[in-house]
This record gives sequence, C-alpha cells and structure tokens, in this order.
Amino acid sequence: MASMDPFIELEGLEKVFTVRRRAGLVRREKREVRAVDGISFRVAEGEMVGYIGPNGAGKSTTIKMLTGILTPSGGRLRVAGIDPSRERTRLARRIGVVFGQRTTLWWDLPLRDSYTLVHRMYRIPDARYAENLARCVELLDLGDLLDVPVRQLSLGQRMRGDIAAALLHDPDVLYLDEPTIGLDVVSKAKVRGFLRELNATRGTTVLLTTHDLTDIEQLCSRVMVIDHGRLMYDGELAGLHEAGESERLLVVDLARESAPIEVPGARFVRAEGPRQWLALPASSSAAPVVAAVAAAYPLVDLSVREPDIEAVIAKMYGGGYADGDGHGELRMRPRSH
Ligand SMILES: Nc1ncnc2c1ncn2[C@@H]1O[C@H](COP(=O)(O)OP(=O)(O)OP(=O)(O)O)[C@@H](O)[C@H]1O
Repeated sequence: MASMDPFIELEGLEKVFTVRRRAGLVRREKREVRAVDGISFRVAEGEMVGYIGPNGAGKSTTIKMLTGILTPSGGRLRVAGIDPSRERTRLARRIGVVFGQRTTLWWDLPLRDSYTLVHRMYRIPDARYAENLARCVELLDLGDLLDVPVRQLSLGQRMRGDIAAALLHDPDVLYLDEPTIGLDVVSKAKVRGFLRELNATRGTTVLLTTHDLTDIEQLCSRVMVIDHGRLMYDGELAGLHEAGESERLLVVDLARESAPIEVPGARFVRAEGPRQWLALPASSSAAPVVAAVAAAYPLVDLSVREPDIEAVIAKMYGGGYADGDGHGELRMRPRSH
C-alpha cells in the first residue's frame, strides 16, 4: 500500500451538466446544472468517511469523478496521487466500487465464475487471488453460494457477493454507494461487520454513501454532508446531530396502558394504548434511557428509530426536504440517471 497522505484530495471540484429542454414547439433551452459546485476535502489513508446528502445533492457525480467515469468541469482531484479521468485504468487497480442498486456480477453465471472473470480482468496473481477469495468467502459467508447463479441470490446475498468482487484485487480505496439499501437487519449487520474488519485489518480507505444513518454511526468517525453540490458539513456524526438538533424516537411497547413514561434524558411524545413514543437527542447514546425505561416500566418491546438524513439536513439549514415525521424508513425517489 502506498503511504500517500492525503489519499483522496479534492480542491474546488466542479461538474456542470448542460441540459437541453424543450421550451415551446421548436425552441430548445439550454440550462446548466451545477451538480458539484466547488467541493474541497481531503481523506487520509485508512479513514472511513460517510458521504451523505439528500437526493440529487451531487453524491453520485462526485463518486463518478473519483473513479474517472466523469471528467470534472473544474477544480483539482487526486486519488492515490492519480488524476482519475486521465489515468482511469491505472486507478482501477487501486479502487473498488460497489453500487447497492446495481450489480457488477454476471447475472446468469454462478458467483464463482464472476470471480474468475474478475481474476482475469485485473490479472490478479493466482496466490493473491486465492487468498483474497478465501478470506471474503469466510468473512462474508459465501461458501454455500459460490455455485448459485447470481440471479437466484437474495438481495443481501448478492450484495455480499458484490462486495467480495470489488475486493479481490486488493484495492486501497473502496467506494460504497448505498451498500445496505433494501437489506434485512441480519444482512446489514453482516455487511457492516465485514467493512469494519476490512478497515481495521487492511487499512482500506472507505468512502460510504448511504441514506441509513446507522451505517454512518457504526462505521464512520467522520461524515461529510453535501447539498446542492456544496459541502455543508465535515465532522463527527454527533456534531451533525447537534447542529441539526435532531432526535431519535424510542418506540416503547408496555405490557399495559400506563401514564406517560418519565425518565431522565427523554421527552414523552405521545401514547397509543400500551405503546408510547419518547424523543431523545440523537447526539447522545440511547442506552441509558433504554435502561431506565426497562428498570421502571413493564417493558414488552422497544425499538429505536433514527432521524433521517433529509430531516437532519432540513433542520440544519432550514430547508424543506422532509415530510412525514422525519423518522424511520426514507422515502427514496428513483434516480434520474
Ligand atoms: N448526466 C447528467 N446530465 C444532467 N444532469 C445530471 C446528470 N447526472 C446528474 N445530474 C444532475 O446533477 C445533480 C446531482 O446528481 P447526483 O446523481 O450526483 O445526486 P446524488 O446526490 O447522487 O443523488 P441520489 O441520492 O438521488 O443518487 C442532480 O440535479 C441530477 O439531476
């Protein structure tokens, strides 16, 4: 691994798209979309950073420039000392990319054959390939899946298969775009556990785009928020919650209907029969509140709902993205590209 510091470096990076649209019967209007509007940041080798923002904020466009798929309209960009759009092939050996909503695997082939193709494409030395494959198979629990055609895999299995495919050539940096989207709780935990292990033992630099704040909380010590193509926040997740004064919602199911729960650190929101809702600051841990409720009330079940990214950002900047109660599953709009 190269000892380059910083590993990813952006300086005033810009991407402007020109969109033509019909403005009458014959006339066409040209319009500029500043998808990335002057972003600067540095990521050191071995960092695991969250890259978040509302739909259309410019996240994918940034990732596409970082991988060399798109050429910047302005600014400066280096990944491992390489200018991605000029030396895309050389860079490809250093990076791995996983898109949650698309697979890079061959749909009709067993997983094993997809890996063989990756082996050849990247000309990975045999011993290294065998070692990496064995490691991924073990840690991502792929043993029983290697001979199954990709189209027969569940989403969670496919995602684990995709992550392995992106790592067989030992990349120094991994870009993950929504790696836990649509996964059940168990699969999410497996993917997160694997990424933590990868970062800890291999020092892989990870840039993670996600709509799930729990991904960030469990994986990243640093989070960057992008909105309208600009960097709005760069720091710890707790700081983001503080700035957005965001709250977690605790959904408490009691054995029977009771008076509003009163515990330190939480605020009663509402009750519906034996179910009650409490709010607590997202910047602090939920554990003491959970313990206090469990100690003093006949608890049957309890779940924590994280604030959505949209709600946090909307509060932070007084925008108007969020609808609903600002918690729980996000209402994702389909991608426009
Ligand atoms: N090829 C393109 N041509 C024109 N406009 C584009 C193109 N790609 C992206 N855009 C526009 O640039 C802006 C940023 O898009 P981008 O896909 O980077 O956002 P995003 O943060 O990844 O959003 P999402 O979470 O929905 O994927 C949007 O307004 C989008 O419509």
